Amino acid sequence: MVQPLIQLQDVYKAFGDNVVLNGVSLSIFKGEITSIIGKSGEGKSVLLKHIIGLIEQDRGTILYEGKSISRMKKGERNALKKKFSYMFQATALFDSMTVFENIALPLKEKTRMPKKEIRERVRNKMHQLDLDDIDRDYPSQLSGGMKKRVALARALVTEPEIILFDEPTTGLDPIRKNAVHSMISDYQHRFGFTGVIVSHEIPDIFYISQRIAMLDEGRIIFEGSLEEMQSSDNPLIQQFIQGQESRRDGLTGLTPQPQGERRYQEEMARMRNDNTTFTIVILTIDNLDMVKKMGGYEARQTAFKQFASRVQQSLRITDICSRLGMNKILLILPRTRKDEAEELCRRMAEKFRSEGHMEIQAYPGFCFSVSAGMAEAEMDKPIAKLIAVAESAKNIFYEFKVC
Ligand SMILES: Nc1ncnc2c1ncn2[C@@H]1O[C@H](COP(=O)(O)OP(=O)(O)OP(=O)(O)O)[C@@H](O)[C@H]1O
Repeated sequence: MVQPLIQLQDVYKAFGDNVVLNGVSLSIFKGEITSIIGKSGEGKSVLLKHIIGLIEQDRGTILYEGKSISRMKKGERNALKKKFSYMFQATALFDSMTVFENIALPLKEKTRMPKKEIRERVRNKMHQLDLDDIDRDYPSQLSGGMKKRVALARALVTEPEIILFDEPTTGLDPIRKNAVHSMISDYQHRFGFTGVIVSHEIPDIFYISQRIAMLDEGRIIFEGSLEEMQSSDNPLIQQFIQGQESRRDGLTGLTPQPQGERRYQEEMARMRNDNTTFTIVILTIDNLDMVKKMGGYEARQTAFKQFASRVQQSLRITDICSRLGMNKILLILPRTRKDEAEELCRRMAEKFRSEGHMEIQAYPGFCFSVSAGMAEAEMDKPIAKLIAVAESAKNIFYEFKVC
């Protein structure tokens, strides 16, 4: 069994009569993003503040690599603190400092890095987060999305091992929200930090999390992967999932991934009972990273949204169109054989081509390309396995040169 990087054991915290954490036990694993979800006011921020040591528990233990943090010597605790970074709910940028100074602050406070190196590090982070040319601006001059990105740059600038995010996308529109999620996810893949995110952005947050923990009435009532959450028989979890059924994916307006997977189970049941077949199609935008390189993170989200909306408009009313991860769409086509699905995709691609370009004309010569993989259902084959079959048979579906 892998040892958790951080482990909360029976943590209890009350403010006067208000018991907020009532025996929280939670494991956070190295290199993963864990999302903490739960109703408003349940104590998610308080829990996060315990992890970083901003609030001390009344009872219980918090372990780092198996060692109790409260038993650590001062020097050891200080060294540990340097491994953490925290992105606050309300960005907490200093209005009297420029963007550059805000981002440079943790380096000045936590390290002895020479000025020249600080300058290079800050410029580099700003570039990676689409923040070039605003180093001399003040936070009050920035849009909400930019402020979040500056806060993200500040959280990342020390290249911390563990980053805690408290509602990193509150108040943003879906495109900017997804741009921030996508930045967090990209960074996590590149640098492998351990992330803990408190968020209301369900289901969007699921796309970037490896683990989900649900806080309810002062305790963690579930922790595990998204798949485990969906198959949990805990009535509170089921209630929560059903409560999310009617929600659309924030970015694309499509059925969110968890519901898409539920619909797959329903089609499988129909196959068993009525002896019908169905086919799944995975549409992957192959060059979203290129869109990002040319137009930034928000352009990438816009391109995905536009493509998803085109796909949805071209489908039959019974077809299921759901978002799958950061750059994929899953179609479930009931009562459809694989050859019929191929024909449907061919017609869809033709229609897109005849309709003209995606609205990303700002980048001449850009080629927008999507590939499609499909697989016909087999009795009782789990969705992950059928997706793998579909992906292994991927072909160019649609290529469009923006001139
Ligand atoms: N420093 C504090 N002193 C007293 N009470 C506090 C303190 N911090 C938080 N609380 C209380 O703890 C409870 C949980 O607050 P918290 O902000 O952690 O909830 P949350 O789940 O993050 O909510 P939201 O999702 O709305 O941000 C609230 O009742 C809040 O008033």
